[in-house]
Amino acid sequence: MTADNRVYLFDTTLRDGAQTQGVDFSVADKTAIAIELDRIGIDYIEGGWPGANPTDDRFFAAPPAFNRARFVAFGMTRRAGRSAANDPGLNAILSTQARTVCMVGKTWDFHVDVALELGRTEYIDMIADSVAVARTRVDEVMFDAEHFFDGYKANRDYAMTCLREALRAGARWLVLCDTNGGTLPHDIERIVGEVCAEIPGTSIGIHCHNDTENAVANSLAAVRVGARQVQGTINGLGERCGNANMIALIPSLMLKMGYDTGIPAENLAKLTHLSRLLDDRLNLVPNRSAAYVGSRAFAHKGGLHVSAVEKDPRTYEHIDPAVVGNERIIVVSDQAGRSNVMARFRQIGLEIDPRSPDVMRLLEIVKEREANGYAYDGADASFELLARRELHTVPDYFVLQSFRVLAERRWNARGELITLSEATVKLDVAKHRVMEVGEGNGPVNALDSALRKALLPHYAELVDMRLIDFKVRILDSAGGTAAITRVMIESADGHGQRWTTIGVSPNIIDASYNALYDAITYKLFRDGATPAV
Ligand SMILES: CC(=O)SCCNC(=O)CCNC(=O)[C@H](O)C(C)(C)COP(=O)(O)OP(=O)(O)OC[C@H]1O[C@@H](n2cnc3c(N)ncnc32)[C@H](O)[C@@H]1OP(=O)(O)O
Ligand SMILES: CC(=O)C(=O)O
Repeated sequence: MTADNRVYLFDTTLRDGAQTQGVDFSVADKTAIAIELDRIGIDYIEGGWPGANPTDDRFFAAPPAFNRARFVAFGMTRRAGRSAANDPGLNAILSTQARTVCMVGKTWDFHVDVALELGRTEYIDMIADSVAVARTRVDEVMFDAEHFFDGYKANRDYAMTCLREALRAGARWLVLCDTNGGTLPHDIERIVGEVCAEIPGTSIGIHCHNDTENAVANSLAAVRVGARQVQGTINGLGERCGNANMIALIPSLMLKMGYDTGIPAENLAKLTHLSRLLDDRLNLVPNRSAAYVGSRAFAHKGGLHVSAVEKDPRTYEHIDPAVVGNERIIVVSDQAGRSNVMARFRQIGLEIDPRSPDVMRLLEIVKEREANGYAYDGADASFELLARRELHTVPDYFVLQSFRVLAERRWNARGELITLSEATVKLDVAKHRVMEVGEGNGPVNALDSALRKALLPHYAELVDMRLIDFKVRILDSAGGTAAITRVMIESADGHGQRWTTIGVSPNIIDASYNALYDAITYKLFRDGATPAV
């Protein structure tokens, strides 16, 4: 029995999350993620499947020390034709430092017939004696009832008998799995409700897959009718379409439904970091639209929205973004009104009278430029420079006289085909005309390198600046190679700052230069560099 308001969180990022196509955790990844999960206050951390692969074996051989989480080993019931005590697979999961074991077993008769090709009664015996042996070797056994919902619909008696036998053999938790992820919330609610009523007092868990985009909704529905353990993964990683996303589940359980998840309220503010940490580890671009933690989750773009948010953020925000460690963003674009511009000014730290004609003028310029291919909602640094230039508060740090960029493909002396890029820039800085040549693996890289060579002797601030992302988009596809090009450049520096700038032109090199120019100017302005023109 568990306290009625307490929902236990079971994270399976390191096991079911590792079953995501394209995801391949190292031992170091597993360790770093497990430590963060423990820090935030997750109850159970499933580390993987001991005996299944060398990474999991190494991770289980030296797991991190947890402050409060219980470490869980995953595995399946014994193989047919072996005793549980002598099954090598079962032994592998029972012989680690993990004192909790989560054991998967089939509860859909169709699977027993087709996937296992075993007699149904024989398989029920396998569940019972696997759980019973595990119970003598570890502190806590959970039974993951694979395909429980499909099994319950197909053969209710068989699915329920599997549960009862696991319980009788000593399972502390019965976790109902929507393994194929095809069940909808109303069916989850009905079936979990019926199970809870039929075996009252049993600790029931829920494990949902996201094949109909309902894994979170299904998990919440199960909790509503009595499930008290929820399994999920960070960012919804997992086999096929993924598992229930812990990052959405946790705040929904705590803030919307009032459950105690064991996570201290102040730790909710670590969720955004946790979500991005996983993406960083996996070299994935964070989902900007992710609920609660995405960079767009509290971005306000429409003029009507911003006007109201400025009066009270609750008008268009379901929670305060800071509660989950996220932040509000006010976007300026062709969907904006005066309120967007004023709000951005405030964020930038620009004092301006809202009735000033400069505000409407800037808005008109933004709308005009967006009609010509600019997109300021993704290029905050270029917007800030545009605004400051209109208000005459940003200096010119250098003046470009000309640039020339060459791209050459040729055979070198060793008979290899190579492509080289070379850029020459001529610019005025510190009352001198400077000319520099840069080489690069592409024309923009060469241009960037020539600009830095010319500017570094005058602006030491640029030493730690680097380009981290470069995106090109053709805006008028009907024009083919003659179309307008939009270039977005993301830059970073050694202080952990990141900023995005934009350039638009019919010529891709020209558009890139414009974005580079803004990137360099923004860095110098932010660092308070003294103009050396
Ligand atoms: C729903 C889930 O997500 S469960 C977790 C799934 N995750 C994984 O499978 C990842 C880790 N798995 C592995 O590394 C491997 O599959 C291993 C090491 C576990 C097993 O590998 P192999 O021995 O080569 O078997 P293989 O994966 O080909 O097939 C699974 C075997 O287990 C049997 N099996 C499947 N589920 C169960 C079960 N719950 N209990 C007992 N046997 C089972 C299958 O019938 C099959 O038996 P067969 O080889 O006699 O046909
Ligand atoms: C156990 C599990 O991962 C599933 O049934 O989906």
